[in-house]
Amino acid sequence: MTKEALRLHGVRKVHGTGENQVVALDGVTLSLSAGTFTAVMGPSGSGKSTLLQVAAGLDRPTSGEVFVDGREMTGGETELTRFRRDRVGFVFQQFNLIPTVDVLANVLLPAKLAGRRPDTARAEEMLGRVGLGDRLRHYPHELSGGQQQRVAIARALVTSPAVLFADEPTGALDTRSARDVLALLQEAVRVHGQTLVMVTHDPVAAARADAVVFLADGRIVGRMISPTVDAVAERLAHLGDDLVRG
Ligand SMILES: Nc1ncnc2c1ncn2[C@@H]1O[C@H](COP(=O)(O)OP(=O)(O)OP(=O)(O)O)[C@@H](O)[C@H]1O
Repeated sequence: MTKEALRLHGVRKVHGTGENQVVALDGVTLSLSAGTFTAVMGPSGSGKSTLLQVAAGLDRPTSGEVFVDGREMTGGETELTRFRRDRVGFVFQQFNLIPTVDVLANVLLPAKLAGRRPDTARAEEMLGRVGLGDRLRHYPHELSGGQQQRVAIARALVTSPAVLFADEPTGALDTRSARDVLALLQEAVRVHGQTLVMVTHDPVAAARADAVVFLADGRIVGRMISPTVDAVAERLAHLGDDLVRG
């Protein structure tokens, strides 16, 4: 039996209060097996980023349950922070590296924040894996966007998270860097058994996943196994039709 890495059950997320309320997630139920690569797609404002933030414990659901690696994500802020540090990795579109410390220190940071002894050998190994073994002492501004994103991937993977979340990780990159970053993410899944959930607008990126989950108006409106670029683009183009048909 395959292990379940992520489960969302009836997750609702309402942003704002009163007249400004926006229902970003409207009852999302989802189960992902360990070692799989899932792409999340949908129109702008459909709730993709909110889904990732809530699943990763960066934000709390208004109602519903989130389980990572079989454990429910509950408790106060301290507990949630610990949960995130132990079980979840996150890669952002804008890399989010610390500009004032070097590459190696950036990758050592999660352990430091968690109060653990920094494992320099492991950090160096991860930076080697993303092809930056010779850039340990460089600062983020000395690297290209693609290289910075590779540091961010090394930082996210250094703690061996149960699930790696990536929110448009190639969105700020040129085509070639985007391809390199995608290849790395894919390798993390195929070679190292990582579970990956990635938001993307790009059918080419989504086609590298094992499955695509389509969101519209905060709901899952479709799922495609073994996606191809053409099939994903076609499905995206018709998402609006589904909504009209109900
Ligand atoms: N912090 C917030 N406060 C209020 N509303 C929010 C907040 N974050 C998101 N929303 C709203 O929730 C809905 C879903 O937003 P979300 O960012 O999850 O969509 P998305 O699919 O990731 O969009 P995009 O592709 O444009 O990034 C949108 O209507 C958005 O305006």
